[in-house]
Amino acid sequence: MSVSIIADNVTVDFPIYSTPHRSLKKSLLKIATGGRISSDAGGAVVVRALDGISFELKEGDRLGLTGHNGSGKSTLLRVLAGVYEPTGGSLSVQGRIASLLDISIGMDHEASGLENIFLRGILLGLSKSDIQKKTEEIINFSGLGDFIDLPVRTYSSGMTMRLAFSIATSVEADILLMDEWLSVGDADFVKKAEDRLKALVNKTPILVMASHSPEILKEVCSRVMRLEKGKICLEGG
Ligand SMILES: Nc1ncnc2c1ncn2[C@@H]1O[C@H](COP(=O)(O)OP(=O)(O)OP(=O)(O)O)[C@@H](O)[C@H]1O
Repeated sequence: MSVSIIADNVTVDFPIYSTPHRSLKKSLLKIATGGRISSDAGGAVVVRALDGISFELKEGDRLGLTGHNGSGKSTLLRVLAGVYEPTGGSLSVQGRIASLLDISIGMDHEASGLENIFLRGILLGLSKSDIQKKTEEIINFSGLGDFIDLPVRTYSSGMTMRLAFSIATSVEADILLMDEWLSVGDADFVKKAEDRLKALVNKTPILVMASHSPEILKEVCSRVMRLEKGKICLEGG
């Protein structure tokens, strides 16, 4: 089966409970960023984070998402990752997804680095034998040495990110989702992480990446979509 994403009129509404709509309304006029705030039939406040998004991606496509804070980039990535269901429209995703969104979520800080490789591996959909095959390479890449047997709570934040990055980028997939180009660790690690990420991106058939950097979008993406208040406001190659 070929790898593809077809989004047809995808809409995502977040109902916000226990918010006084009346008092909100007055301040809304001043809002320059974020999704559109309205109310549903019952009068509850609703944020429309995505509003009728349609596009198609096939093998070889590298889509960059850009737009102001709150324009809907992360929501779109999360919909593609299956974290959110569209509340309107339809989405068809063919292919295995690797999500580099929130790479350290799910890390157990009481467990050792090694145990976390297994835990995260399982969460990323790998089998036990797949994880075993990758473990040594992940440990070597992370550069954590003997720390790999200590609990993650004893790591510095940079060490934790090294481990999370090494695990997340060890997964091969058909579709790669990224919220900003990942850059982690100290100067030495940043360089080798950059090379690893580029290699992963190059071998993955479809990339969808959000970024605020025009330089990165130009370098990495073949197509850029600008979002504004949850809608596509500009598209270009
Ligand atoms: N869980 C949520 N509950 C309610 N509203 C949400 C939720 N997540 C996002 N939103 C709203 O959806 C809109 C789009 O948010 P989103 O995080 O997708 O923007 P973004 O383009 O990724 O922004 P940024 O550049 O700041 O990361 C915003 O108005 C935000 O307030």
